[in-house]
Amino acid sequence: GTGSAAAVPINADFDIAYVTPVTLGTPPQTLQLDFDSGSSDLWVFSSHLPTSQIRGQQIYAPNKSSTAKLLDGHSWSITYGDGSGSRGNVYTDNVTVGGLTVGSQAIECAQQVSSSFTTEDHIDGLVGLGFSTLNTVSPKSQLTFFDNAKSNLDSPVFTADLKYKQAGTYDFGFIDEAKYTGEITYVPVNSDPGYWTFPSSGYAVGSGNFTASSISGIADTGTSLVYLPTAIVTAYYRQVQGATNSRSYGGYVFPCASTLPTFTFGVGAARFTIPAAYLNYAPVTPGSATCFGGLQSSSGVGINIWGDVALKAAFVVFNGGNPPTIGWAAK
Ligand SMILES: CSC[C@H](NC(=O)[C@H](Cc1ccccc1)NC(=O)N1CCOCC1)C(=O)N[C@@H](CC1CCCCC1)[C@@H](O)C(=O)OC(C)C
Repeated sequence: GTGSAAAVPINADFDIAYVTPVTLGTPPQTLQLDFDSGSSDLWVFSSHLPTSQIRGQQIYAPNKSSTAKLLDGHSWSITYGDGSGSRGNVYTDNVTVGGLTVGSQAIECAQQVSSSFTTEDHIDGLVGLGFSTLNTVSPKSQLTFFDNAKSNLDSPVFTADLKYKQAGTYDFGFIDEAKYTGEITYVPVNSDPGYWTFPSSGYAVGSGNFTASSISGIADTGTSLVYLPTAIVTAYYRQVQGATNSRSYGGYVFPCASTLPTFTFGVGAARFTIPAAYLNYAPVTPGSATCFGGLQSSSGVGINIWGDVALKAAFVVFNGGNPPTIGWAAK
């Protein structure tokens, strides 16, 4: 089987996250979920949440689904890189994404969410697409939607075609040749940390020389920006008039009118260039003349992350075969 679903930016002014419609249970309940290759729990806003923690999100009510089954005695609790988090209990039910159905998928129902989830009314939950070793359900950890679907997929892959300020797609089980140009460059994935960890072969700032350097980082659809080693990031902002590393804004900022260089990264022999517009991420506050960069230092994060700002500059194949690999192509 295969599946194909839209990845829609949740904010009209800047790409902070993308959500995808997912139907749960019988009769179908449709929620808008954030597909996150940086985590491995499928959790949803649910009827088990105090109403004070729900502010416009769609909820999944297992007691309204004839196919829902409580996973007795199981619970989950997750904290993300940005400090947000949620916890709750677990049901299994049918889950469908873009025509692809998984029966008895673990659906982690939130009983508590952190304030940043309550205030983000466009996200009704997450679909973790990381490796199932990261799943937080206890006492028996559960498989991701992708791992459950894999045996029924034409090919054990999913692809991300994220776009700048417009809807893209997540495909499951096939590689759509119409979505990319040239060849796909595949590199090995180290899944031991539970993420899609892969080696990048180096970088260039604007039209400058390419610096060959092996950078280990993760492909993370659930992270808005790109986080790289300080040496690379300072080399980039040295080319930006008026750029400073702002403690108050928590990263590199610059005058919104500044001309930004592009940023090119290598995957094997291939080169991918992030347009300047993607790197001029957003005003620090609505209407401000100070803008926040789409490339930031990973020193505070502890891991290099190729988030949406990089992913939307390419077509990316997450190959869940044995061994796993990741493929990057121009588009
Ligand atoms: C440096 S890692 C931080 C990363 N979070 C982010 O990238 C959040 C995502 C977000 C979207 C919508 C609303 C609110 C927040 N954005 C963020 O921190 N931003 C601040 C800088 O400007 C861009 C927006 C993160 O925690 N990613 C999570 C998934 C994410 C999905 C949205 C809800 C919050 C959790 C996950 O990918 C993860 O933890 O990755 C690990 C490996 C770092």
